[in-house]
Amino acid sequence: MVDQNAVYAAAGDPTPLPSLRWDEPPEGPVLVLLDQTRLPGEETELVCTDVPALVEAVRTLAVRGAPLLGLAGAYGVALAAVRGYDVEEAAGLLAGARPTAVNLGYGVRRALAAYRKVAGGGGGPEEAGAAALAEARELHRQDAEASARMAEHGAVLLRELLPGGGYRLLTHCNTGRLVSGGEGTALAVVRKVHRAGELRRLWVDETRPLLQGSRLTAWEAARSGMAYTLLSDNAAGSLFSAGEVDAVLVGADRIAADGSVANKVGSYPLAVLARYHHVPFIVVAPSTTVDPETPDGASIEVEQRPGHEVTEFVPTQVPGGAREAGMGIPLAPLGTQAYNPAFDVTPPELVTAIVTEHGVVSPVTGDAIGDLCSRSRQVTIS
Ligand SMILES: CSC[C@H]1O[C@H](OP(=O)(O)O)[C@H](O)[C@@H]1O
Repeated sequence: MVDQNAVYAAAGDPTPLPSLRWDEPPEGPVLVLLDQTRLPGEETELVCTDVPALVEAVRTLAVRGAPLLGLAGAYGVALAAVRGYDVEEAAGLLAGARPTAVNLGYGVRRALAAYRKVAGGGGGPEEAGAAALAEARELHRQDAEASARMAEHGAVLLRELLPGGGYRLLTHCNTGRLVSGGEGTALAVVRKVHRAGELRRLWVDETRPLLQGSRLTAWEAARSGMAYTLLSDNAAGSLFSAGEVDAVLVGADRIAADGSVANKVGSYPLAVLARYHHVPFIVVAPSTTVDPETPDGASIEVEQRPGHEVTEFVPTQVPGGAREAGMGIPLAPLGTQAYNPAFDVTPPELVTAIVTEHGVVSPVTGDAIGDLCSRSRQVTIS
């Protein structure tokens, strides 16, 4: 059996199927998603012809990751507009599909503002739809550019914090090409230092319950030819105590005005471990993830997901993941109640640095966050 990842690594890690792309077949415009619930076993594309299908894909994490959710939101508004659906209704459905990642609502607002500007100015539906699509494409370009800049800023930060290279980096969840129009956020930094020969080991948290680490980050790391090792989330502590972690790099779904960081559940315990063991805890996220309207961590709505994602294991061959209870292999007695927050919140005092496309800020100096917020590209609808 061919090890496809080894083939890609040998070819210099070409970009796999895009996480998301707009297509215009004869039967009408569609949004094509790489179905992330089917990875790593199957590279299957999901074709969305309408917004309800896209909303379902967001809810089941077939498309996921804060920056990519922003693109999905923007392209979703464009899809509704060019296909003649109710754009305002579509925008509401998309923005409400998942509550924590601020990028989703941001992407929707960007495309909706472009649509309304043309429609409100007397432009016809076709022209307004084209404006929404152009804005989605511009956001896509900006996200790819932001990813490249974050990779650069993050690599410089690591060289300042840890002179000499040979980094042993730990990451949580998935923050690579699968969440971005470019190379991602935290994993884009890892790829950058890997290509510079400075990565000694990438420790990959499996990230229960949906296993974004083992299924997605390990898949990306293998294709990139990185030296990586998978670990169960509860094994991270023993790595720190053995002195095997030089820095932690994670993404974010929402950064509040005080520097609190909402990210995949399990990030906060890593921040506590990092602080206790004097290891840098670095958050990498585009400025579209910074939300000046959210004052602090307590104000961030943390998505609570269905308990069956904890009590059952769903093989990746199940399209759309574990849509409902009973689809998986029981991991607990029938009827077991489960607590399943999708995210947790790390307070600013545990965050060493936040890397965005604009540079690096340290949340402990509030003015730096203030500066970051002021530069955050939030869009308000008039
Ligand atoms: C850099 S955005 C990736 C971010 O999104 C993930 O959440 P989910 O897989 O539920 O979309 C996780 O929080 C990652 O850090």
